[in-house]
Amino acid sequence: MAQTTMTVEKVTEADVVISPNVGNRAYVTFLAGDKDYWMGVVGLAKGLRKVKSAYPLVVAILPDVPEEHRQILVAQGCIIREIEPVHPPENQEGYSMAYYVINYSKLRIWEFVEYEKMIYLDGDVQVFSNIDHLFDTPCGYLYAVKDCFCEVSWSKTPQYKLGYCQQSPEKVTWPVQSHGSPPPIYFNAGMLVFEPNLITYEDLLRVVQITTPTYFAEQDFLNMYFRDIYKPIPSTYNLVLAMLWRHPECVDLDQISVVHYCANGSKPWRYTGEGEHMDREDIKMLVKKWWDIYEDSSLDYQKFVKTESKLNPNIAAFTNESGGDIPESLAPSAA
Ligand SMILES: O=c1ccn([C@@H]2O[C@H](COP(=O)(O)OP(=O)(O)O)[C@@H](O)[C@H]2O)c(=O)[nH]1
Ligand SMILES: OC[C@H]1O[C@H](O[C@@H]2[C@@H](O)[C@H](O)[C@@H](O)[C@H](O)[C@@H]2O)[C@H](O)[C@@H](O)[C@H]1O
Ligand SMILES: [Mn+2]
Repeated sequence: MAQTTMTVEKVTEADVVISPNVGNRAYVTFLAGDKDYWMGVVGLAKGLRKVKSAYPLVVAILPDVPEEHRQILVAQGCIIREIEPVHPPENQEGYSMAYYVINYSKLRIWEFVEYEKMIYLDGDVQVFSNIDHLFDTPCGYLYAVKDCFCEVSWSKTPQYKLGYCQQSPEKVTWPVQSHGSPPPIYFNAGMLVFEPNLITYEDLLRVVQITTPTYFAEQDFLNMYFRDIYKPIPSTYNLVLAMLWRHPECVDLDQISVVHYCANGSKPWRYTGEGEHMDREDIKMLVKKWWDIYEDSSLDYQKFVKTESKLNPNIAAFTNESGGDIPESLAPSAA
C-alpha cells in the first residue's frame, strides 16, 4: 500500500480548540431542603473547576431549595434542574437515617436524556483529581465503587451481624449453609457513572413503587435494579471515609481522586472534630483540603472564567457575546 507522508504543520495556541462536550456529558449532583448541603455543592463545583474538568455540573434540586441557594449555585456556574420528589411506598422498617427517604428523588436524574452520559456525585463528595476519563467507559453499564458494611449504620444487616464485609471477604467467610449465597457486590450510591435513558427512567419509577423500601433507601433499590449491569470501579473514585479505619490496607491516600465525606461528623461544612474517628489526622487533612477549595476565590466561577479566557482566546470570544456563560463546547479543557 502506498505510503502516505503527512507534513505536520506546527500547531499554534490559536489552532487549539477546546474539545467540544463530546457526546453531551455532565456531572450531576442532588440538592434537597433549605439546610446547608448547598455548601457541599458549591465545594463540588469549585473542585471540578480546580481539576479543570471539561464538563458542567448539573444540580437536580427539589422544590424546597430556597431561591437564595439557587442563586448561589447559578453564580457558581451550576446548571439548575428542578425535579419533583420521588415518594417510595411506606417504609415499615425505617431507614438507617430517617432523611434517606428524600434520596429516592435521585432517581429523577435518569430523565436527563439531553446528556448521553453523566457522573453522579453526592453533595458531600469532593473531586481532587480529574476523572473526566470515566466518561469514556464502555456504554451499557453502571459504574460505581463497592461500599463497606462495617459501620454501625449497617448494624441491622446480616452482613454486619456476621462481621462480613465485601471489602475483605477473606476475614469472615460467608456461612453459605446457614445464610445461603453471599450478598452480591454492593455499591455506594454517592458516586455513579450512568447513562440517562427514558425507558430506564420510567421503569425505575414503576419498579420503585412495587418494591418494599429497605434500610439504605434508594441505594439498596439501585443496587437491586442495576445488579446485572453494575461494574465495580476502584475506591480511588469514591473513598467512603470509613475505609480509612475499617480497611486501611485498601487505601492509599496519595492515589485517591474522589473523597466521600459520608462518615458521621465528617461533612466538612459542619465539621467540629467531635464524633468517633473525627480526630484522626487524615480526617483533619481531608476536611482542610475541602475547605482550601471552598475558600479559594480564584475558583469562583466569574473569576475562573476571566482567568481562563485570558489563557484561551476562544473562551474570551464567547464570554463577551454571551455575557459570561461559556457554551459547554468551550468549557476549560480537562487537565
Ligand atoms: O438535607 C439533605 C440531605 C441530603 N442531601 C443530598 O442527598 C445526598 C445523600 O445524602 P448524604 O450524603 O447525607 O448521605 P450519606 O452519603 O452521608 O449517607 C447528599 O450528599 C446531598 O446531595 C441534600 O441535598 N440535603
Ligand atoms: O440514602 C442512602 C445513602 O446511602 C449511602 O450512604 C451510606 C453508605 O455510604 C454506608 O456505607 C455508610 O456506612 C453510611 O454512613 C452512609 O450513610 C450513600 O452514600 C448515600 O448517597 C445514600 O445513597
Ligand atoms: Mn453522601
